[in-house]
Amino acid sequence: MATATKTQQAPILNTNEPDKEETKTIYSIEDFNLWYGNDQALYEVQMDIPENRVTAIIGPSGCGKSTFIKSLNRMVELVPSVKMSGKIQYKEKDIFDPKYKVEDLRTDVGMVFQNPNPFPKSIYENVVYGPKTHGIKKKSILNEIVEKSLRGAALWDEVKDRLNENAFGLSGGQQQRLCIARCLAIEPDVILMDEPTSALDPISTSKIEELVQTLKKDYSIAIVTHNMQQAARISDKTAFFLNGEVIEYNNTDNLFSNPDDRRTEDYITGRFG
Ligand SMILES: Nc1ncnc2c1ncn2[C@@H]1O[C@H](COP(=O)(O)OP(=O)(O)OP(=O)(O)O)[C@@H](O)[C@H]1O
Repeated sequence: MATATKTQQAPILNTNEPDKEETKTIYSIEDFNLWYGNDQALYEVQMDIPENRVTAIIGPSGCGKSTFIKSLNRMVELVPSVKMSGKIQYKEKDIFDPKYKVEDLRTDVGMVFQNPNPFPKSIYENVVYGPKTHGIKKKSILNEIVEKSLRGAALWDEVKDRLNENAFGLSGGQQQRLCIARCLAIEPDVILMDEPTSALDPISTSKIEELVQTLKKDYSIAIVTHNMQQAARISDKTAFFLNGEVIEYNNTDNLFSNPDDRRTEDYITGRFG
């Protein structure tokens, strides 16, 4: 007699070492609400983001992940109808304080987007774009920045002999690492990543995942991802968003192995989303 077998979900494994050290908080978010016109997209968000760690933001489509991450460097305000209330502190500075210039915030906090978006310029010019905007002109310094940033983004060896070629000649995965290099060139402390691998093949994805693990030694990283295995593989903390609320925020291994909230459990076991 045939025995019925239950379809089993692959277990989500977190291979990160448990966080034993005390970490500093780089972002502190309190009672943060955001509206697009009259539609509220974020509700009473309360979260501390740790320094030199990877924090994943997960949740179903439309739950406010991108809105949240774009609030952290005030990019969300490019939408004219946006209104906000509550507090976001970056290194104990109020990011909405008029004395803290948005340009300075965005120098401290770089961003990498879903689709690789290099400028239609050479690889070299892509990397030096930010530093040049900040007034750095000396060729020897720019050369150093290019090498350091491309090495930091694990791209140097692949492109060092064709720095003057157009960035559009690179593969999608290389273009995304170039965008990371462009971000590193402005020497941020934080890197925000909005689904950085969703347009990439599995090999390019795993390169970016490895890179994220390396980068956290020097940077604090917040990453939006639809891919729960990815969140489990690369993050130290995970926040689960649903309908604009943070339902659960915990160490990644706890959140995936022993969620506190039924809705988190339903989401990570694939019952919805
Ligand atoms: N520019 C905008 N104008 C008006 N409403 C917006 C705008 N951007 C997002 N929204 C709304 O805010 C809510 C949250 O959207 P957001 O893009 O932050 O979600 P998300 O979790 O990142 O979704 P996805 O996973 O599909 O990218 C949604 O209801 C969305 O329709």
